Amino acid sequence: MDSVICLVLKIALAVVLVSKILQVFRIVVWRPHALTKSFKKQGVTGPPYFLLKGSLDEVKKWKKAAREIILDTNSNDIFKRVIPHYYIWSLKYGETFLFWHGTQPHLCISDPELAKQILSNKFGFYNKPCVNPFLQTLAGKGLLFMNGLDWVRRRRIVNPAFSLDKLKAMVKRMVACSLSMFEEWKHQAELAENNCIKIEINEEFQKLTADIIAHTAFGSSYVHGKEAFKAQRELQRWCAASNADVFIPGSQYLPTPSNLQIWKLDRKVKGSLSRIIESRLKSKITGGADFPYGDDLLGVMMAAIEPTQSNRNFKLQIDEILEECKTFFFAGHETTSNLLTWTMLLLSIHPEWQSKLKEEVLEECGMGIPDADILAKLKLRSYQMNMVLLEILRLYCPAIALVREASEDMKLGNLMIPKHTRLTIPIVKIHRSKEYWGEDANEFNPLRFKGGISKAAKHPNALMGFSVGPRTCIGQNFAMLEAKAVLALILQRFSFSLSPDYKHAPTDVLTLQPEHGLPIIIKPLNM
Ligand code: HEM
Repeated sequence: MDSVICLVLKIALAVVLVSKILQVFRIVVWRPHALTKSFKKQGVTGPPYFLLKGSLDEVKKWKKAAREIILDTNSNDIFKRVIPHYYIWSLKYGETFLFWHGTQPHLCISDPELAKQILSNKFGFYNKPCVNPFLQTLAGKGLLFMNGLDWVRRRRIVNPAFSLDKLKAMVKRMVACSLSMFEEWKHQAELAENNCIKIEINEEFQKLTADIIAHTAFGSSYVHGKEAFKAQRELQRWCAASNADVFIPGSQYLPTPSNLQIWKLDRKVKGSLSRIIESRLKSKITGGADFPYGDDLLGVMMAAIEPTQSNRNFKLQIDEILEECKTFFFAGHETTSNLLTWTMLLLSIHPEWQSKLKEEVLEECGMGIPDADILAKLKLRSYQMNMVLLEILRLYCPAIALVREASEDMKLGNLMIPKHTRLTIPIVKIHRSKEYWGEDANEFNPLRFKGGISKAAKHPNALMGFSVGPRTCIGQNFAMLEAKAVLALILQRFSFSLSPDYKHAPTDVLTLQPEHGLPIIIKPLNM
């Protein structure tokens, strides 16, 4: 009897083993071969697939070479430097090409109409792909990476935090954080020899936007929020490095020096966030308030711990809230900081636009503190500040590319897309396509937006800085209000110009950043 059981077990084990080997063979050898053939028949080619590594060696080689290039300060033609592999492959294989991130097939789609069809699909046919665990540790298992009903539920819970009245209240916090930083700049300039100071503005904006998100997300508990975010920023360095390589499943559990650091920092982030949530739970306001845990971002999410009759299905667990906090910091602080950084660069290179915006701000609010209503006004299409920010979002978009995965075999335009193929939409490329933006696509020309976003290019959705469709950025109004508040306060108080030692080197570090920082000379206006 025993020997029969033993035989059955051996056979079962052999079956499992063989099926695993076949699965690996299918992913590593057969699928790349079959997909390459299927796309070739449809007229789509691309760089060759190399076992396990796919096209990653080429990507690394070209990225390394591109990093040596310092661009002319006046050039906005950054595509070749930021994602050189897309540039080289599109020259060689055409607009649509197939490449391999390890064993993962990616189809590059640069046509805004096809991109819109992918991003606007409401039936879950193009999902957010699974990200590697390092990126998930960093960005949290929140809204950004979810799909299906989980995403619907989460988005409904979080939406009220970005309603107009909540945003209005947040503007006060944004202004307070900014003023304390600008007072410090002014103080330093007063002490300096010719009342000018050189500031590494990218670092300053990163501090400022982290401060703002800590205040707006956590209200009075912002000190602990800042602690959590500081650890999360450190985590980003480690996770970005791990994300650039081929991911070997299971490697995240090995006690390598880098994993040990990641685990330690993640514990720190979670510890600080848990302490904030616990203290909020204790300080709950009883008596039927809509947001018994406060009306900041955290409070709105915590209200969903105890759903009311009408929102029974939208209950959140504490650990889900914690992950969502990580997501908001990741998605919301560096993106806005980069938008502000690149704005300072272009307003320094184009002093005529700096003067126009200064005039506009002084006309609308004088030296007074800009409030939400004034800032909302600056959003109107004819307002120059709005046009400038949209033009920066086009030329120096913090988000470099968007990725989706076909959950079924799909027809897209003339192409048949096999299930599990990833579709990569290179925003950097689409935003400077002469076909859609005209011959001056690489020039800084805010006036192209004077008729509104949909009329600025030949395709109404050619501007994809906040994405399009149902998964468009939930924080876009927050980000634009923040950028306008910070910019208005700077223009009221300072004039600025580019430091001669600036090296123009935009680079892809999950978001678009100046590789060597952005040194800016700041001078208070009344000096
Ligand atoms: C200039 C600043 C910003 C830019 C350029 C930006 C860009 C984007 C883009 C392109 C997406 C779509 C990503 C994708 O589909 O793969 C996105 C999604 C998202 N953004 Fe932003 N973002 C900015 C600011 C913010 C802020 C301030 C917050 C929060 C406070 C935020 C929170 C999010 C979240 C949670 C998502 C996921 C939404 C969903 O999938 O439902 N973002 N953002």
